[in-house]
Amino acid sequence: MSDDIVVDHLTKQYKKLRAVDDLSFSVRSSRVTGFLGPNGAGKTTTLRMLLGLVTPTAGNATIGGQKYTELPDPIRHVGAVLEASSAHRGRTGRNHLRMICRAAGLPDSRADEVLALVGLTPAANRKFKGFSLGMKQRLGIAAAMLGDPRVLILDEPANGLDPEGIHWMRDLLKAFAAEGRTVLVSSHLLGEMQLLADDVVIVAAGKLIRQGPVDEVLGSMGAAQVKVRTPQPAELTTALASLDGVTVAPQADGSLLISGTGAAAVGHAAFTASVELHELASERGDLEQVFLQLTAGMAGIR
Ligand SMILES: Nc1ncnc2c1ncn2[C@@H]1O[C@H](COP(=O)(O)OP(=O)(O)OP(=O)(O)O)[C@@H](O)[C@H]1O
Repeated sequence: MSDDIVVDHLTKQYKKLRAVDDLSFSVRSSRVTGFLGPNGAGKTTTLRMLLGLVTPTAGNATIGGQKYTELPDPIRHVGAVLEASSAHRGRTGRNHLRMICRAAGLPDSRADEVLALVGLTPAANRKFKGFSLGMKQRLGIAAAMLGDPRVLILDEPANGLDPEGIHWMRDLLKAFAAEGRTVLVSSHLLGEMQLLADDVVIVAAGKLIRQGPVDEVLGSMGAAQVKVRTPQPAELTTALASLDGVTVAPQADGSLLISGTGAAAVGHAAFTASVELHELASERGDLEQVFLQLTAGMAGIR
């Protein structure tokens, strides 16, 4: 069975505000998909509709072809963390997870397994009231993992994590996708998303702005660049001048940064012009710049 997420013409109208506006996108399994948008873009509302917590005004959202509310065993199919987890202040992390296990018909031993998975074993017997924000995030992820789900949906999971915690989460989510699972994660940390996500879905003001593999989205905006080192920069610049839409920017370190074409075309132009190359590398563009270009004027509170 497919574990793809499909959002199909989803709309949510709150009185005068259209929080989500005819939004369609899909999320594939075996990949980490970043769900990006400025504040108030409708990300949380979309995730809440996907999880059956908010009723759409129009459209559908399905996971593996079924609505969340129709899944026969949701905790084993989908794990979700919508906000830093809350638990009873006086309850330990382990007991919090064991209570969820019992409600879901899972063995108690699963609580310790997921505590280990999120690195909380040393804090298993500590009370929730003493948890830091980062520990709460880890506990939320642990709870989402209890049913060993095929699909993981996380809203801003990096909030409150320190750099080591962010690194840990990146590895965890990548490993999860590498096992063939589906990972949808919303974030406004664009640098982090560039490192983590295979695909991105960019929304603003409730509407889809762009979706696709990160490299394609960067490439389509001319954000990808080629870095070259050559002892003959003038000759290479002349050779590249004949190519449409290509710009060459000399860098302070003596290299050339070329936009508007790929490494193969630059290598070919150099070869044809008998220009010696000492370095030829594709440089990924900057997701933050592309995001700002794509959502220009659409940010802000509505
Ligand atoms: N229950 C509600 N009633 C009225 N308006 C709402 C409700 N829930 C959300 N909204 C509004 O819908 C819009 C989208 O909110 P949402 O939380 O989905 O955005 P977001 O992309 O998750 O933003 P952020 O990154 O700031 O969390 C906002 O303007 C918000 O104020």
